[in-house]
Amino acid sequence: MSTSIHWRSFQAPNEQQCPSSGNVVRIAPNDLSFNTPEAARDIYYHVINGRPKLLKSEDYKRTELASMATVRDVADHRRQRSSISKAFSTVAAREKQGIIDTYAEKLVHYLQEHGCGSDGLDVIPVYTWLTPRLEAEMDLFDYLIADGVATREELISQSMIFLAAGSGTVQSALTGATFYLLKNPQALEKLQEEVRDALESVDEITDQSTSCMPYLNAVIQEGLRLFPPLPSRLPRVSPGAIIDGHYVPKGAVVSATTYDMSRDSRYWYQPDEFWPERWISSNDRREASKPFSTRPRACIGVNLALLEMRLVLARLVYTFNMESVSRSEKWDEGLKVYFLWKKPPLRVRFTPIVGR
Ligand code: HEM
Repeated sequence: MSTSIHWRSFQAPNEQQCPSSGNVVRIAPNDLSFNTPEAARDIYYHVINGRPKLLKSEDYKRTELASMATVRDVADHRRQRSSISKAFSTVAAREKQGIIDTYAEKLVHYLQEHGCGSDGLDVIPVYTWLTPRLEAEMDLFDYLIADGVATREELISQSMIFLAAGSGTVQSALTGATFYLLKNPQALEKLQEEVRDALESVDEITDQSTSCMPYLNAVIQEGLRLFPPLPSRLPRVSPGAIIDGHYVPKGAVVSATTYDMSRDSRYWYQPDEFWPERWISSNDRREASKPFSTRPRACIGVNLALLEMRLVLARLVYTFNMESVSRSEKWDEGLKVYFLWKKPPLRVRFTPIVGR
C-alpha cells in the first residue's frame, strides 16, 4: 500500500479511507495518487510525440499570480519558459556566484557572533533571512526585459514567483541537510573531511571546486530525498491516459508524490536512513527521488538551487564545527505539511574553527 501523505499531517491514510490497488491510492473521489517512478514518468514527462499531455490541475488557479509556474496552457507555458530559460542555464547560475558568496559571508559573520552560545540558535530564521536575498539579487528582470515579449503584469508576477518558488525551497533544503548531518555525526565528519582536505582557504569555495566534491553532492541529494522541499502532490488532469499500466479516465486528477517514492523500500535500501553513500555507489533506484520534478514543468531553478546549497553548506562546514542542541535530533517528529513544510525550530551550535 502506498503511504501517500495527507495534507497537514504525516499520517498515512488507512485502507478504509483510501482504497488502494498496490501502486495507486484514491485519496479523494476524483483524485489518484501513484507511487512508482513509471507513473511519475507517465504523468509528468509528456514530451514524447503523440502522448497525451497531462495539464496542471485547477488547484494551480487558486493563486492570484498568473505565472510560469501556474499557467496551464502548453503553448503559453513554453513561451514564458523560453523567455527566461537563459537566466537559469548552468553558465548563468555560475555567474551568480559572487552574489551567493557575499551573502554566505554575511551569514558566517552572523553565526560567528550569535551561533556559538550554549543554546546555539535556531537556523530556520537564519536560512529564511538568507535565501530570499539570494533570489532577489538575481537579475531576472534583465532577461525578461531583453526578451521584450513580457507584459508589465507578467514581469511582476514572474519576479514574485521566482522569489517565492526559490527562497522557501532552498531554505527547506538547507534546513533538511543540516538536520540530517547533525543526526548522523559520521556523515558530518566525512563531509568535513572532504571539504577541509580539498580547500586551503574559504576563497577556494567555488562552483568548480564544490562540483568536484562527491560526498557534498551526495549529502545534498540525500537531504532532498528524505526532506523534499515540495513534498506535496503536484496534481495533473488526465486527458484519458494509461498511467503505469492503469487506464485513468479523462478528468481524473493524478499525481505521483516524490515523498512517497523517496521512502519506499522497493526502491531504497533502508529508506528512512540518511545514507549519502547511496548516491555514490548502490543498487537503489535513484530515479525514485525527483525533488525537482520532471520536464517539461520541472524546476527551472535547479542549477541555481544546487549551486546555492553547495556554496553555503561547504562554507558552513569549512568554517564551523556544528552540534545539535536541545532535542534537535527529534526535530522531524514536529514537522507538518501545508503544501510546504511547517517546521519546528532547529537549534544548532556553531563553533568557529580558529583562523577561518
Ligand atoms: C531546492 C530547491 C528547489 C526545489 C526542491 C524546487 C522544486 C520544484 C518543483 C518540484 C517544481 C515543479 C512544481 C509543479 O509541478 O507544480 C518547481 C518548479 C519551479 N521552480 Fe523550483 N525548486 C527549487 C528552487 C527553485 C529556485 C531557486 C527557483 C528560482 C529562482 C525556482 C523556480 C521555479 C519555477 C519558476 C518553477 C515553475 C517551472 C515551470 O512550470 O516551468 N525553484 N520547483
